[in-house]
Amino acid sequence: MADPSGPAVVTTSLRKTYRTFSGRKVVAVENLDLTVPRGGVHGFLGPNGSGKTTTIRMMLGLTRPDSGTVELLGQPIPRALPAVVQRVGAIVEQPKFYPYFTGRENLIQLALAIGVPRRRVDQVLEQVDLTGRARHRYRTYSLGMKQRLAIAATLLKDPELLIFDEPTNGLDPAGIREVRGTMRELAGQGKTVLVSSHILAEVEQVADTVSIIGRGTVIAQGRVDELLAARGGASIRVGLKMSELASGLITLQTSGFATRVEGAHIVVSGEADPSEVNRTLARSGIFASELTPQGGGLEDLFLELTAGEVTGGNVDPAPRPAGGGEAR
Ligand SMILES: Nc1ncnc2c1ncn2[C@@H]1O[C@H](COP(=O)(O)OP(=O)(O)OP(=O)(O)O)[C@@H](O)[C@H]1O
Repeated sequence: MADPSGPAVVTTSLRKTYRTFSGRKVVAVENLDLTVPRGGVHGFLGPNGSGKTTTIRMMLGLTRPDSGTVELLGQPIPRALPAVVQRVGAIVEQPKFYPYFTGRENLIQLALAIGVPRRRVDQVLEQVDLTGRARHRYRTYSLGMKQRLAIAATLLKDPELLIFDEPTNGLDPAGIREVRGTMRELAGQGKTVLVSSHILAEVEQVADTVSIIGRGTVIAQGRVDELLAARGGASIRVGLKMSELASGLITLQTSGFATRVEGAHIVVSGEADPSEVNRTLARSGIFASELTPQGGGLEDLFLELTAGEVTGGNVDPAPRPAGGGEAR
């Protein structure tokens, strides 16, 4: 019997490659060791193409890994899938609902199809805060409401573990807030919510723990507060005239600041004092047009850990000039 307080998901040395039509081998996931604790919201984060969907598909037994293992709720996948499937709800692709049925009618159809009592429908509508619109046609729903209905559908079986692949993709800020609120509520009800996203800053606000992947492998994992605390202070964005960017960079580096270039800006990280940065530049006759302290969130952490080597999606680091990066 699996330990009920053990991790919700564990993957060990997971690897998956694809062959493209031209015969090229694409390594989608490599050496992926992931641990998702039981309870709370876990953000599975990484830029587009970093291997999140492939990993989730392997977790759910939809794709077979080339090597490595997956355990869901302490059970090996795919072997124990028939036993575990009742305890897991997932949104991997956008579910199809009938546009001219109400949200409630759609869920009743689904409940009948999967053998769940009809009374569950009103309960799950309540859980995602859709009771007030339950008798309106699906086609009149906002994208946020459509996504919450999709979440409600996954709740019909009352699963312990919910896996959502990019659930806020394409939503406006209001929809994102709604879905975020729903995820927090589900975690509050004792469920484990694993949510993937390429927008690190967005999930940072809702997740208790995260794993950050780049090029198919985990590069950081743990509690959000601990990861951010371990990272040290926030960074400072320095705006300079394009013609002074190179000399500004050399000036800051030779004065011992940890720097990287992002587009037309220099980012000074670590515990730097903005007035000290300003003074250092001014001493060399360089005057900053902008000195902006930055939050020092997960996105910055990602950029630091990968030092601009991983690109894609929302995380789009500019290339570093030779020797211009900060030590890890
Ligand atoms: N069926 C496939 N055939 C070939 N290559 C694939 C296939 N599925 C995914 N890939 C490649 O594997 C890598 C990882 O893709 P995956 O979709 O898992 O990443 P992701 O992090 O979920 O990105 P996104 O958010 O863009 O979906 C990418 O380089 C992608 O092009």
